[in-house]
Amino acid sequence: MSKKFDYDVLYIGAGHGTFDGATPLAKTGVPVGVIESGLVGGTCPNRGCNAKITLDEPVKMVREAERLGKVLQGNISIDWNKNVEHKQEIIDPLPQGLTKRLEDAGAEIIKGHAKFKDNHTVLVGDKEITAEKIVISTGLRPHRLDVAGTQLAHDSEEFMNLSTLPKNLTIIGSGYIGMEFATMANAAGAKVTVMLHSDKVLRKFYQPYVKLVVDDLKKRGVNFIENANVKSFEEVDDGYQVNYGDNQKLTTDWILDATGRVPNLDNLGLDKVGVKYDQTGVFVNEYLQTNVENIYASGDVISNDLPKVTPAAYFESKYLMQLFSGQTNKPIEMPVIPSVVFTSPRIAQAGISVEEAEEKGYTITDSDLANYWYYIVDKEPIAQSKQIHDKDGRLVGVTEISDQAEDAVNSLLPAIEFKMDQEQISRLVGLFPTIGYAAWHRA
Ligand SMILES: Cc1cc2nc3c(=O)[nH]c(=O)nc-3n(C[C@H](O)[C@H](O)[C@H](O)COP(=O)(O)OP(=O)(O)OC[C@H]3O[C@@H](n4cnc5c(N)ncnc54)[C@H](O)[C@@H]3O)c2cc1C
Ligand SMILES: NC(=O)c1ccc[n+]([C@@H]2O[C@H](COP(=O)([O-])OP(=O)(O)OC[C@H]3O[C@@H](n4cnc5c(N)ncnc54)[C@H](O)[C@@H]3O)[C@@H](O)[C@H]2O)c1
Repeated sequence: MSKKFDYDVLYIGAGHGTFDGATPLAKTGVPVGVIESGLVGGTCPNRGCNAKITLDEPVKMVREAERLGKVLQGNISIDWNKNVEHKQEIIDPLPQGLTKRLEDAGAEIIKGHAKFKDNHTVLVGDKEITAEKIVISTGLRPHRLDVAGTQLAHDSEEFMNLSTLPKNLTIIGSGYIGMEFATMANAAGAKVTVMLHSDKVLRKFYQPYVKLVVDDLKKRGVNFIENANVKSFEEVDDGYQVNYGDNQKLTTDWILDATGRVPNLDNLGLDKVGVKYDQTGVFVNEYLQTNVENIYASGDVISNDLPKVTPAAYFESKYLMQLFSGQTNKPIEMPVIPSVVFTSPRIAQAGISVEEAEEKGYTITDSDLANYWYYIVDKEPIAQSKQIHDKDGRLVGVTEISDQAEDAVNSLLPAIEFKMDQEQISRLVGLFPTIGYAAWHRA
């Protein structure tokens, strides 16, 4: 143990950017401290992935029941209140479980808001905590529109805690959260309007597939307003009014501001210690080290082009554990980070995008999966994929739209990450009949 400091490594934030690495690091006997101002586990378990996917599960089931209507008898619908209760039952134990894992490993958790005093000292209230190395892992928080009445809108966490689903819901933004939540609310019976900043939905995904999702939601009654230019929100007799465009108005019961997420760097004292950052996050080098030698960053708070998703935060915190415990002295080598939007159907992608493949002249193989074995079983009407191969026949990218796109892409990841050739791929014999096998069969 270093005698000069309270801890060898002090993490600020207890999300995936911290605990996946801090836990095994503490297990090796290294003195580790973790400061957390909210719930241990951070965004993903408490108000992100786990909470969202629990609410989405019945949506997936309703869609499947709709397709197998001839087989499954009776009307299936979502009881929103029960859905939220079920979600809460699932996520409530998570912070305690994660706290136990960290503490059992030997880490100490300090509750409160952290602020740098100097590059080795962090203040939590009046308490001074010192460490040899400090990791900034403070994640993101919802961006709020800078318009009059912005306080009348809500964020994704508030939506997921609604015990009664609003009859009429307006969502500002058509990124991940806008589209996933529009899908859930529509399936549970709300009248949903999505207001777009421009004319593009899910700009990071393959646009012809995005159009299929949007067209399907339109058929299901979701209203999309392009180039909305939201100007203000106000309270009116029968709810809330969104003022937009050229003196246009829309009355609604509830407004979800889903216009992105911004780094949690307020009141952290970064200027005091000279750590460089901007509105996109903290700047780091290839060792996840900031410009101040003993201060590192991990997870969503880093300024980079990676998708802001849990697996990236997980990988970074694991890397820092290896670096701090001497298991590596090499720069971080990020693997292929896949992404998926949990609409219904989903769009999932990994590796080279279709656009990049077109530019580089790679081979793009198109499959209409709606008529493909296994997708026929549950009658998926919207199911397509594009697999991308380089000139040596190696799989370098995949994009899929289907209700099981996330599992199809997951099963192809090893081929993309390890640049397998056709001979190696041909030796991978999957379980049959499964969605993964169906994906491999085309690889
Ligand atoms: C609605 C929603 C759905 C999502 N769905 C998915 C999904 O399906 N799949 C996926 O991979 N990703 C998803 N994500 C993204 C995922 O949640 C994040 O990528 C992940 O949580 C990042 O982990 P992190 O540790 O970097 O940050 P966080 O989990 O945000 O943790 C940061 C922690 O730092 C704490 N903190 C901040 N400032 C301070 C301070 N000064 N002092 C002390 N503590 C502080 C915060 O309280 C927080 O607990 C979703 C996000 C949202 C919002
Ligand atoms: N499935 C997943 O992995 C998943 C799910 C949810 C969230 N997340 C993470 O959370 C982050 C935040 O999600 P998000 O959906 O809030 O962000 P996003 O960046 O995906 O989308 C923000 C949307 O808001 C729009 N917008 C911005 N300013 C606007 C304005 N003034 N008026 C109208 N629209 C405006 C943008 O055009 C965009 O459509 C994502 O980047 C993602 O990393 C991931």
